[in-house]
Amino acid sequence: MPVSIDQLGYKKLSRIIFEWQDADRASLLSLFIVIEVCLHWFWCFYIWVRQDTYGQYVDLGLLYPMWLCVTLVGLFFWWLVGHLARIKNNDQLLHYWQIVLIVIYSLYMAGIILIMGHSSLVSGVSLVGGAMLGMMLVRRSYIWRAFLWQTSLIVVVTLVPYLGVHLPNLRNLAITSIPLDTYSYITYSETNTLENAINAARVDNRTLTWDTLFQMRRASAFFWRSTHMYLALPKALFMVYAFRTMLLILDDSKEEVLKHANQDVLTKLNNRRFGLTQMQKTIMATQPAQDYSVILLDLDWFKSINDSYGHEGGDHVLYEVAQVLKQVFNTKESVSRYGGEEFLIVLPNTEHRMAMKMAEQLRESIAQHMMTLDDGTTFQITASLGVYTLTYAELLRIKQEWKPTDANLAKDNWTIRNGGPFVNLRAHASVRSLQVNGYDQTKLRLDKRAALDLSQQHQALFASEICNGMISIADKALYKAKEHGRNQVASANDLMAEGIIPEPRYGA
Ligand SMILES: Nc1nc2c(ncn2[C@@H]2O[C@H](COP(=O)(O)OP(=O)(O)OP(=O)(O)O)[C@@H](O)[C@H]2O)c(=O)[nH]1
Repeated sequence: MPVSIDQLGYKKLSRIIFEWQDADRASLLSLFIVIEVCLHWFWCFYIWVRQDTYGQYVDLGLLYPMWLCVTLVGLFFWWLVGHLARIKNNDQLLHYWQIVLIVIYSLYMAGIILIMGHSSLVSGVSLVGGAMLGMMLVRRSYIWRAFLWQTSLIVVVTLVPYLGVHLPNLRNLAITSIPLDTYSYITYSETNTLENAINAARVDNRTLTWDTLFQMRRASAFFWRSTHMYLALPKALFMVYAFRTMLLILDDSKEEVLKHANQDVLTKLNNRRFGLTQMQKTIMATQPAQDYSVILLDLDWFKSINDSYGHEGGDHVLYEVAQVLKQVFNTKESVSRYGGEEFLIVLPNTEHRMAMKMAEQLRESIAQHMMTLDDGTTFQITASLGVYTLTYAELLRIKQEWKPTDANLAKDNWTIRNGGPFVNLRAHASVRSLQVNGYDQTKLRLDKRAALDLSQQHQALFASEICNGMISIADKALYKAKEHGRNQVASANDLMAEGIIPEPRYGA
């Protein structure tokens, strides 16, 4: 399981780690623990070397057994690194060793926190960092339980001195009892030194200054704080790295989910839902003097393509047509697969003449495109298209005259992003009353929020209605194109002007 430095980018590293077997991941966790234990070992070593200076802050009598324990634990986890990697596919054995790893590490950390003197920094970082690391690398249910047990153990270890139980710690912290005294950072040795200093001052008839006392206290506090800082640093760094990795992975998967939710699997174009949503958004953003066009395209005699070349051949044709559509329009948002062999192209800010030209160009491109199947068979197909353009003036008129119909209110599911069923209910009631009574707010006791939701709902309902209406008109034109022999473009606007297809009615 080698990980080189150039694999430390979050994507590569996380992919590598998650592709590993469970045994290798548990082995990596063991390696992390070895690194942490080594840090504790070197700390003991450093204090031993500099005992002349630090001996006054540390209970050396306790340092040696602790050092021995740290060494044994380090050796155990070092052995475990190799052992876990060797277990490989033996799941039962792996679960057993995972539990051993977690239990020993939890007890070890609780012991270190106890002996180092219940520092909130070490215990906090250790708990959270250990849990985060563990959850990435071994069975999460084990880690969660271990986290709860370790938390309880640390709380017990922290509280028992207040109950009069003296637990060993390197700092020999002063025992206190709540609520009168607070837990003291001044060690016993410091307290003794203080007592001696006070007695000496009494004998010499001198005044003991506060400065002397503070200097003594500061020296000790600084030493212990920096100790905790260095011991907690590797885990703190890991925590930030892991958090960043998780967020980036989350961003990636969100993007992936959205892509799949919006994309048609076969053609890789936008799917119908996304196409309609985009159309609704863009139509509501139409600016004065901008016309809005839609093209509905349906492949001709597609059933016979399926009959001749099989369903797979038909699928291939749909994919190739999608490529032609992409080449002609070159914009991701405007083209979607509307149905089986039907495609929707939305053209905001496009006047009718231009839309007809684009539709004609598309028809030609499809007709000229040579379809090639996997077995080398080649053939050509054609498409029929219906084009409809809604002018801004028309859109404005419809908007002004539009009223939500009861049928539409019932059809709409009234999804309110942040509101619950109660808000929904009020919104419903108010829309109905809006039609009948106008904005009778006192009668309906609408609060501000419901009123806001209501107007958003109105907009969504209007957008949905106008889009469906436009597509339906384009579909009528498409039907006429089919009727007149296929492989042609029909203008819904022209057909309406000639009275061949009826004028649409919105919200009627
Ligand atoms: N291969 C394949 N066929 C599909 C897919 N979706 C729909 N179809 C087929 O498309 C055919 C559509 O046929 P029809 O609606 O009768 O129309 P057509 O044969 O294209 O004839 P016209 O539209 O009148 O020119 C049906 O046979 C469907 O089974 C798909 O995703 N893949």
